[in-house]
Amino acid sequence: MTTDTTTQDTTPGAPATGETVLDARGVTMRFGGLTAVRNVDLTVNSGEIVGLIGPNGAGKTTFFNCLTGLYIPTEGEVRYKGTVLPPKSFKVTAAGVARTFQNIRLFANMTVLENVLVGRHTRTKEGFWSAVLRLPGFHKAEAASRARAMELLEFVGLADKAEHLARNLPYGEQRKLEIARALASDPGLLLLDEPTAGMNPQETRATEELVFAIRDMGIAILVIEHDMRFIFNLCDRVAVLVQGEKLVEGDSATVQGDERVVAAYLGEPFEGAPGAEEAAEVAAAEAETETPAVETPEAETSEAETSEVAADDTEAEAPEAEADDAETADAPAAAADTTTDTAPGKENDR
Ligand SMILES: Nc1ncnc2c1ncn2[C@@H]1O[C@H](COP(=O)(O)OP(=O)(O)OP(=O)(O)O)[C@@H](O)[C@H]1O
Repeated sequence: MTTDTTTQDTTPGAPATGETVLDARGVTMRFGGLTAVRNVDLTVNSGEIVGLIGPNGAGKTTFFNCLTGLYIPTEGEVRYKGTVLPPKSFKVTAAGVARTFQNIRLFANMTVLENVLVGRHTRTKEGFWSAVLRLPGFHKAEAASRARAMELLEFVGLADKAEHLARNLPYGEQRKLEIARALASDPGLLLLDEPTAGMNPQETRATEELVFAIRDMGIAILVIEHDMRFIFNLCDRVAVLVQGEKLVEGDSATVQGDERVVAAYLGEPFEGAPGAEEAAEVAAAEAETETPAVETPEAETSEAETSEVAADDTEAEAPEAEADDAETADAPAAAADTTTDTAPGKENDR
């Protein structure tokens, strides 16, 4: 079912893509009876920005959690630069994979600089006793860490707020700080979970620039985002998850042009939709139990109930239709319209 039309970015200025940095194979994650992610393969190569999109509840964050050791996948394997990642998040970070979270996770009562220094700990060799006894090695390492943290704050545009408490930063700057903290672990792969959520258009545009700059530093990027304009401007490749399965993968034009993607976003049925088989089985089983043979008063009652249920169903569908309208703005087709002016030259030509 998956259409894979993976392409290499040939835009001038983009670093050459090559080595496979992330190689996820057959990743499946079940929670009891719910399969949140089903048999997903995904690679990210050096020099690439790859997008992961899909409707709400499609399994994107669960997949991220499988990549970063927060969840141990029920099935499948995740490799970073050829080595299977350990099932512990701090070990995954130490291996070279850093991430940000959909819901910002900063130390609110620590300063901006201290937050970045925390992100640095996987790269400092000085041990516990060195820190407690304040040995000379500790001071040297601490000075180096602070210098690096300040460099990163400069990079994301927060150097002048180094001594502010994280909780006092506006929302958009907190997201930048999360990125600086993730970069402090010197990753080779950065996973961004909805980096522009809650941002205004200017902040979103600045984040786009920031992500390109991170890519240009030699860090491969995998990004989840609902803002389609952001995704299609930014990504060399986009994978679409629907009900836990990868439906399509390809460049922005391919994904925007795939009718199944639009249908999935709008909640419309389409041939071969993930979960369609199960839904058909459920519908058939329901139909079987719903066939009153004789018209008795009870049967009339159950008919009345049935029509009530049907009415309920119709009502239940109404808000969905409204939601569909609302979501249309985010849907790939709509995004295709908004990105038309930027698509030919792609804004990552730098
Ligand atoms: N820890 C968990 N236990 C049980 N079910 C879970 C758990 N985490 C996620 N799920 C379920 O897995 C499915 C996928 O959720 P997930 O958050 O990964 O989707 P998503 O694509 O990231 O959604 P969104 O775009 O809304 O953030 C959902 O049905 C969700 O309720």
